[in-house]
Amino acid sequence: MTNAVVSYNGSPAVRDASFDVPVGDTLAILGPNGSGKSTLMRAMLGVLPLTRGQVEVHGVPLRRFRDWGRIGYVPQRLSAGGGVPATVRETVASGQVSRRRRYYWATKEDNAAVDDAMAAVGLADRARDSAHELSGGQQQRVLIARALAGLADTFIMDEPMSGVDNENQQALAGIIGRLSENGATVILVLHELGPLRPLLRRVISLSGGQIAYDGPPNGSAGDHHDHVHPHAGADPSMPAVPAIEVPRRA
Ligand SMILES: Nc1ncnc2c1ncn2[C@@H]1O[C@H](COP(=O)(O)OP(=O)(O)OP(=O)(O)O)[C@@H](O)[C@H]1O
Repeated sequence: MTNAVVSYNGSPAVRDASFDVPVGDTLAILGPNGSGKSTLMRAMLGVLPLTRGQVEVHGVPLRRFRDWGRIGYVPQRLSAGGGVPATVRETVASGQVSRRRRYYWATKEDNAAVDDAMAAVGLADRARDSAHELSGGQQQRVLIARALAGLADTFIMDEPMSGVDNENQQALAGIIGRLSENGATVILVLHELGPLRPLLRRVISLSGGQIAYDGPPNGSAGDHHDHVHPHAGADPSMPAVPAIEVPRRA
């Protein structure tokens, strides 16, 4: 992103933001309410137009980027989905739809990839449950699995810890840590670093729509409680060995 300005009704919410995210980086975009985090994230995803500046995704100008299967966007909750009840498995499998050729049934490999993705986030035993009845943290795990099933290598997560209980925070932090260890590019939008702090090599702090800090997490703001240790392996439902395979691309 280079010199990006994003405005609502002529008033800028992101001002002159420039940063690069190298492949394999794990970073947080941090800032208080209204500082422009969501606006920045939506501009990166091409949902909001830029008033000025440029966005490139994996080296391709946004408007020419087509490989959206690489990008796993993980919102805080599953959307209501028009009232169609979907199981965990169906939701995870939906991550493959854009990759599959139309009118073809899922192959054995497709089904195995869905199983692997559910196992990777510790939800294999919930395959037949309704995804909407899961807790917020579990829904995010479903959404991470959906992105994995679609062979995403880049994960953009919106406040993954907000409204998530302690146990699920640990599970989520463990999964995010594994994505990171396995070469994924991970961008987290956060209010505060909290339990994700040990996973981060870099923090971009926003203030009033401007990048106020871009560097290692040491000494940056928003760094309150560090009481969850994602590598402690405290969640017995999580497999002990890293089971997340992130596709590598040239
Ligand atoms: N749809 C909109 N129309 C007009 N102004 C908006 C809109 N969305 C956000 N804004 C304004 O843009 C600024 C940045 O908002 P943004 O939602 O990006 O901040 P944020 O850091 O993500 O905050 P939060 O943590 O509350 O989500 C704020 O002043 C906000 O009021």
